[in-house]
Amino acid sequence: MNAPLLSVEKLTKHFPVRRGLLRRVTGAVQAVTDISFTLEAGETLAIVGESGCGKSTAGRTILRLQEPTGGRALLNGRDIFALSPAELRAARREMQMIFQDPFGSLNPRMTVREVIAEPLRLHGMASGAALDRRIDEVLSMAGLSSWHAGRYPHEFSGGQRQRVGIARALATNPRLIVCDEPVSALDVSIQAQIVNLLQDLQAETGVAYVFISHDLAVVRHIATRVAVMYLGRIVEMAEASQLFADPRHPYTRSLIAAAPRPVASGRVPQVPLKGETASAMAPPPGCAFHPRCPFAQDRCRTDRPELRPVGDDLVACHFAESLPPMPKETAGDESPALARRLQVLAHARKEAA
Ligand SMILES: Nc1ncnc2c1ncn2[C@@H]1O[C@H](COP(=O)(O)OP(=O)(O)OP(=O)(O)O)[C@@H](O)[C@H]1O
Repeated sequence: MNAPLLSVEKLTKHFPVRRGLLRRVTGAVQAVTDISFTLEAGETLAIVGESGCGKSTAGRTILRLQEPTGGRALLNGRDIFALSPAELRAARREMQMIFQDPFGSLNPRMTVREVIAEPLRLHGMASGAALDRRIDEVLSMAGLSSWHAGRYPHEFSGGQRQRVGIARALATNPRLIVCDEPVSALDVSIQAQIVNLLQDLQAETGVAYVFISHDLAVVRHIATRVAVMYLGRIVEMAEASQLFADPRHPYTRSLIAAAPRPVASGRVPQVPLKGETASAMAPPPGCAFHPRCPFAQDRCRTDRPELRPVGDDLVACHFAESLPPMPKETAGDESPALARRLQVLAHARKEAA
C-alpha cells in the first residue's frame, strides 16, 4: 500500500503562558496534545469541535505556520517539522491554507493579480506571459473572470473574496490545503457555492483537504472522515457517514444533539451539552470531558482514555461499548436546522450540475 499523503503523528502544540515583569513562564495553554491521523490524496478530513478545542492550532501547526511543541507531520514521507527554513519555503508550494477571511492578512493595496502572483513568483513557478496565463487559469477554476484580476479585495463580495483566496491557494497546484472555517463568515446560499466549488476542485485536481469547521451540516456534506476534538485531543475519528449515523463518544453525541431543535416538536437531545469547556491551561484529569459527561464513572475521573478501535471508529471513551444507543431522532434524523442546511447544499450542487 502507498504511504498516505499526510501522516500526523502525536502532534503537540502548547503555548507558554508568561506572567509578571520578568515574563516568567508560569504555565502552558495545551492547545493540541498528541493528535495523530493520516490523509490520503483526494480525501477530506474534517476537524470539528467547540471554539477553543485546538482546531486552528492543529491546522496551522501542521503547515508549520507556527512551530510545534512535539510530534511529526509527514507530507509524502518528508517530515515538515524537520525541514530547514529553505526546504520549508520550497515545500510550501505543496501545502496551502484557506482562511475564513482570506484578505485579513493581505495588503489591501494589492490587486487580485498581485495576490495570486505572489506565491507563483515566490516559488519561481511562472513569469511574464506564463504568469498571466496561470493567473487566468486559476481565476477561472475558482469561478472568476480574467477581468477580476485588476480589482482590489474591497471591491468584492464575501463569496467572491473567498474565491480569490481559493484561487491563490490553488496557484501553486498544492497537494494539501488546510481550510480553516472557509465558509463560516458567508451567507448560507454562498456557503453552498463555495463548498461545492471546493468539492469540484478536489475532483479535478486530487487535492486533499483538512477542513476545519464547527458547522456539522457543512462537514457532513464535504468530509470523507471526521476527527472530533475536545480540549486539544481527538476523542473520536470515523468515516463521516458512520460518525453521523452512529456517534459513539458522548461528546460527539452532544455536538450532534446540540444542533438547534424546535421545543414544540417535543424532541429533547438525549445528551445535552451542559457546562463550559475547562481551561486548556488546566484540563481535568482522567477524561477531559468527564465533568460534562452524563455517563461519567469513577474511572473517567482518573484514567485518561486512549483513542482505540470500537467497531469501525476510533473512540477515546472507557465505556464506548456500553453506552445506551442514541435515540433515532438524535442519531440518524438530524435537527430541522441541520436538515435545511443540507438541503440548500444539495440543491446548489444540482443547480451547478
Ligand atoms: N498564539 C497563542 N497563544 C496562546 N494561546 C493560544 C494561541 N493561539 C491559540 N491559543 C489557545 O489555544 C487554544 C486552542 O485555540 P484554537 O484557536 O486552536 O481553537 P479553535 O478550536 O480553532 O477555536 P476557534 O474555532 O474559536 O478558532 C485556545 O485555548 C486558545 O486560546
